[in-house]
Amino acid sequence: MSRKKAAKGKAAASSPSAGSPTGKGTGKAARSSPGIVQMNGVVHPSRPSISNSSEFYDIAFKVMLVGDSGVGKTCLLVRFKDGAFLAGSFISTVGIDFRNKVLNIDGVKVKLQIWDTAGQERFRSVTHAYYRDANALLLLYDVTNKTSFDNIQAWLTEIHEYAQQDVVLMLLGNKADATHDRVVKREDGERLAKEFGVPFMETSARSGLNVELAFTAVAKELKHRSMKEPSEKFQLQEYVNKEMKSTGCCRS
Ligand SMILES: Nc1nc2c(ncn2[C@@H]2O[C@H](COP(=O)(O)OP(=O)(O)OP(=O)(O)O)[C@@H](O)[C@H]2O)c(=O)[nH]1
Ligand SMILES: [Mg+2]
Repeated sequence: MSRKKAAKGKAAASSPSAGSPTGKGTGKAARSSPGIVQMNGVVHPSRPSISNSSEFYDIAFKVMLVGDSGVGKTCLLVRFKDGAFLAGSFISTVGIDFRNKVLNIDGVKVKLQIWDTAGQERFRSVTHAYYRDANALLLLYDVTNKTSFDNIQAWLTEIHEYAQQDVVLMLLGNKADATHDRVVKREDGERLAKEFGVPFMETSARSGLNVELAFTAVAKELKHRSMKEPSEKFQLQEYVNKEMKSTGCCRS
């Protein structure tokens, strides 16, 4: 397997086709993508990556964070990428942005290009155009905000309309640390996820609970699919349950 170098920051941004509505976004995501993700997760061999980064990767995928404004998408990404929590006043994302991270999944370097979308309604048309290139979607609600939970069904409808049919999807109930403000029980999240047949877990960008696990689980699923390893059928929810139990850390 040839090993590619991970493009870094905004220069690596892959956008929907030129002239798409997303070109009107922040302008951060409108460039083409040398050596980056193909829809099946295979890196295009004929286009060398341009990078200052020393991180190499074997396969790359696009992951998109979606959900209502304020559920913690940006904080989740910052926690995963930098291991820090963005405390202080809430700065709502404008348009769409991305960060890259390379994970070692069973000896394979898997690069995730993670798109952080704006949850605000007025940016919806901007984000719609990005769905079709996404290999995985992390759909978040906020356990302290019932409306964000009630809106999950509408988000799923949107996802079915705009995303690839085989997109890897996971539901995350974020802010699990906020015990006193919690209004959505873990069981409610589990029930909804079961109803729609999507894997589920609770996370906390503040404490770091399950953040690494959420992205690793998605990366594992994508890697298994792209490497066509039917003999070792990977079950995302089973993996998540097992990992949560083995660390004993993650039930609130
Ligand atoms: N207690 C707690 N607060 C969180 C957590 N994650 C995010 N927050 C807070 O929730 C607010 C919104 O977080 P963001 O990550 O900016 O929300 P967002 O989903 O990116 O919002 P948009 O960009 O508008 O779509 C901020 O004030 C964060 O500090 C968490 O896990 N626990
Ligand atoms: Mg944001």
